[in-house]
Amino acid sequence: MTDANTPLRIAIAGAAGRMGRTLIAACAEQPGLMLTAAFEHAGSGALGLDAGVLAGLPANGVAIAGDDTLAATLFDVLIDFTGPAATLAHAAACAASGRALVIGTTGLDATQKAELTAAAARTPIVFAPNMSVGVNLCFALLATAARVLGDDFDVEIIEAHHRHKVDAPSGTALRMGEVVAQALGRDLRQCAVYGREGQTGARPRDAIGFATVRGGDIVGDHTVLFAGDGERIEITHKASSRLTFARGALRAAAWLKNRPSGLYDMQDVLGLR
Ligand SMILES: NC(=O)C1=CN([C@@H]2O[C@H](COP(=O)(O)OP(=O)(O)OC[C@H]3O[C@@H](n4cnc5c(N)ncnc54)[C@H](OP(=O)(O)O)[C@@H]3O)[C@@H](O)[C@H]2O)C=CC1
Ligand SMILES: O=C(O)C1=N[C@H](C(=O)O)C[C@H](O)C1
Repeated sequence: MTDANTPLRIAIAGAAGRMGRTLIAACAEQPGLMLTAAFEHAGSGALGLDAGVLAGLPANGVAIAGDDTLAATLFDVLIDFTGPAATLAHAAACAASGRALVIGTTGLDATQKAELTAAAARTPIVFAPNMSVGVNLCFALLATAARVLGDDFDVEIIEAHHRHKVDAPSGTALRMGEVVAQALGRDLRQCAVYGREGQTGARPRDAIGFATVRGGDIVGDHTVLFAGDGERIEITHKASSRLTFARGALRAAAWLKNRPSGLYDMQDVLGLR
């Protein structure tokens, strides 16, 4: 890692993607951070393009490289918004060289999450389904709401995202479900209901329901509905720009400087734990 006056060297994986391009732009506005590498998969049509130009900025001299060069490239923190398989490969490479990671990728299954936990024994990793301050505040609000409202209120989680999103429910919605389930002493694996159709029967009182909407360019909306007899409470977050996620990821990268190995999330970064 670097000393206080040396810029932190940032690498971005998934650089040509929606989040990758936003991260390149956000990095350019952040003092103390310097983009030194940008990766795509080895067959990507973006290889060789200038990262700044890709993000709609002036050229910055960082050419998009194949991730097969990642292990041999100089950087301090890799910020990864790709897909589960690519993220795990990148985490293994970073763990082997003790380099820190910020991971925003969602859709990892339990086995893949366990693999990430193993990598975090060798290097510091921030892994969070949502890097925005607002969503992370919502997690804290949800825990309080669930504790106060208890089992008398039915919990339903509704999320909406753009037409390109490949995983459902969103990682954020699932984390919201985990937070509520934990506060209510339930196991989300037992009580989650993912969509409903046909003769469903009455709603089990302990169910936590998920509903997914996909369409257009919706950046990311999440609502947790607590529905009781005679009143309803809704806690809603709406992201209107990916910059909110990108700025959070860069904040996490700076926070990782000189941290010991371990698996962290944005609650740690924001001091909300
Ligand atoms: N935690 C958070 O705050 C947020 C998390 N996300 C999550 O981030 C992930 C990415 O989202 P988004 O940017 O919209 O998706 P995109 O599909 O736009 O971007 C992913 C990029 O990663 C590339 N990629 C695939 N494999 C590799 C590889 N081996 N090495 C390097 N790059 C690779 C893809 O290339 P190609 O298209 O050619 O396959 C693509 O350019 C998703 O899991 C999403 O849910 C998104 C927003 C916020
Ligand atoms: O794919 C996205 O776009 C987003 N994914 C994250 C998730 O799955 O929770 C976070 C954000 O809502 C945008």
